[in-house]
Amino acid sequence: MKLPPAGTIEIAPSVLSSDFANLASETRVIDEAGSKIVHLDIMDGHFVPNITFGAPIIKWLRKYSDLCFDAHLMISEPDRYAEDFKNAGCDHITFHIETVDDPAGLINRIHDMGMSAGVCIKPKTPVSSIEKVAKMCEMILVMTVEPGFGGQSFMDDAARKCIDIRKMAGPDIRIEVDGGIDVGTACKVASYGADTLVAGSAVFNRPDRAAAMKAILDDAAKGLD
Ligand SMILES: O=C(CO)[C@@H](O)[C@H](O)COP(=O)(O)O
Ligand SMILES: [Co+2]
Repeated sequence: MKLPPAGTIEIAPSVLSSDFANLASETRVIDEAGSKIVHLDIMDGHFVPNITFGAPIIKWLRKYSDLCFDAHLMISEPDRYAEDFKNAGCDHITFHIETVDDPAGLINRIHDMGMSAGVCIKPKTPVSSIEKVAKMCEMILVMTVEPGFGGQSFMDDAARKCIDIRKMAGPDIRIEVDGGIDVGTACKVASYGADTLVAGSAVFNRPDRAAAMKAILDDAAKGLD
């Protein structure tokens, strides 16, 4: 499934905190609970100090799920691997602005392969770093923790960058936030202009994933009041 167009608040559960031995059923649970997106955290042990999974696992998962596959590439050479993630069935690829010399070129390649594209900034990376390419993207990802691990504490200063990004990008581009999103922080990020909420531990570390997802979305709605 393609990335939903901007204009709605969506939750994008990250399977990083799920049972990797049962990825298909973990993904089915969030699908049945109403999610349109599953967030896939790809880590290479080089750009970030952790290793997760790559294209072969995603290719298998694709056989079991029609959700929008939102690949968050935390890898040093996204250009080298983008086609592998396309062939594995990803719908959307986000790469880190810190990892590329020619972000516009990579966004064009991702589009040419038929996917939507996103750039991501780490907490200490300024908004100005994505100024030239923001409007080329379908979604901009703002890290609200240092990338590499689930379960970290939300950084409000990093989240507030969404305010400037929303002004820069306009209403038609999704702004995704990632790290420490739960009840209490979802309302904040929604008030800053984010509309796509990645949640890993807040969903998968709870026994009732559907209830956890609903609570986060209800909290986000409060941020729009
Ligand atoms: O990209 C990352 C971590 O680098 C994430 O997508 C995490 O999975 C978010 O985990 P929580 O903070 O929601 O537990
Ligand atoms: Co992520």
